[in-house]
Amino acid sequence: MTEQLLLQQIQEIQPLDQESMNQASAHLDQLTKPQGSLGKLESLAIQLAGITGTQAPLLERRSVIVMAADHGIASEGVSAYPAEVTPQMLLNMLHGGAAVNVLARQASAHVVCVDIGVNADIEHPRLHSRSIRKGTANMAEGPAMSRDEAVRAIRTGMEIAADEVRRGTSLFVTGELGIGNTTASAALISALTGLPPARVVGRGTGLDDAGVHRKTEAIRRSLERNRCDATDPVGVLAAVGGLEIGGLAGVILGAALHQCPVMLDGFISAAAALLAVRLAPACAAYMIASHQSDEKGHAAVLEQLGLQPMLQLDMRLGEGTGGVLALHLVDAANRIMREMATFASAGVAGASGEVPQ
Ligand SMILES: O=C(O)c1ccc[n+]([C@@H]2O[C@H](COP(=O)([O-])O)[C@@H](O)[C@H]2O)c1
Ligand SMILES: Cc1cc2nc[nH]c2cc1C
Repeated sequence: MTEQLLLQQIQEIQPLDQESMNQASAHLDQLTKPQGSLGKLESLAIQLAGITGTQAPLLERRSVIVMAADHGIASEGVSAYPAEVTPQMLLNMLHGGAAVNVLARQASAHVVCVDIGVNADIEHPRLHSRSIRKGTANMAEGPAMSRDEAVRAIRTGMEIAADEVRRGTSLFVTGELGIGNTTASAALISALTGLPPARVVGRGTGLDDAGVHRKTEAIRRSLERNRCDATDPVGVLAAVGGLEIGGLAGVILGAALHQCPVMLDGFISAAAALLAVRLAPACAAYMIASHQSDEKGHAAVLEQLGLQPMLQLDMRLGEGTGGVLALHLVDAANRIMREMATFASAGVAGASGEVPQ
């Protein structure tokens, strides 16, 4: 698929079903509670109805797509951990031992691991081997990847989403793994929004102050070296992005094309979401922000996306952990829609003092 075809395809993302949203809203107002008192659970229930065209959709198969890739910029000392951790953690995840596996089991979610650009040869029967290249190049010295590779990363994510929909997935969670990817995410966000690097640079896996300074300088050099055009999101991804960021943007676009909600995890997922929105603004309506990561800059990106996080747990792990945790809130919203009594059925007086018939 060429870049032009891809861009055409994603313009077909549909707006939400307003009629279903009105119905969900009216139903919520009949339930035995003061109007609006369930707060964000109510807006979530309304959004889910608008996305799926169904009141309280079942959303039985939920998949967290973990895109894993390496980053050339890691050689600049921008992470608290060595690059070898990416393949090692990917194997851990394939064996079910990572935090996301534990939280996914608790939330009955399915973990899909994708090698979209890890700098190692990993074989495992459950691994989706879709490597585009073995990690990006060092973006401080030139573009992270070619334009063609950037398009292929996005397309790979869209294909994985389509495959998962065929397997019955009706809700997606974004997850990722990649030493150095908070640097690439910060650079991409800075290039797309014009926010200065210092506003979006954080400690990642746990850098000290000197490390944060090194990281900020590496981003400044990368942006200077690549001279990105904010109106060309694919160009920005190629220049200062990451393969997993492109892949996740593809998952988000694919989910929206198939009218599935997509639960965003932390900072890297937000960078991917920003990229997806710049490519096809209609996909924003399908996004749910699970949590606000402790990574500095996440709040600023969520604001740019117009999203309010459901949770704030001081988490900064990635993998899809925050996204999977917030699935319990999706289940809660759906149970409210299905199981709560109405003022009429329970014989409870409304604000007017009357019990509705
Ligand atoms: O999701 C987040 O908000 C988040 C914040 C900080 C770190 N991470 C994870 O940590 C890795 C990137 O951190 P770093 O310091 O190597 O750039 C990568 O594997 C991410 O999944 C994730
Ligand atoms: C151990 C470890 C686990 C991770 N999971 C996601 N990013 C990670 C980074 C590190 C270092």
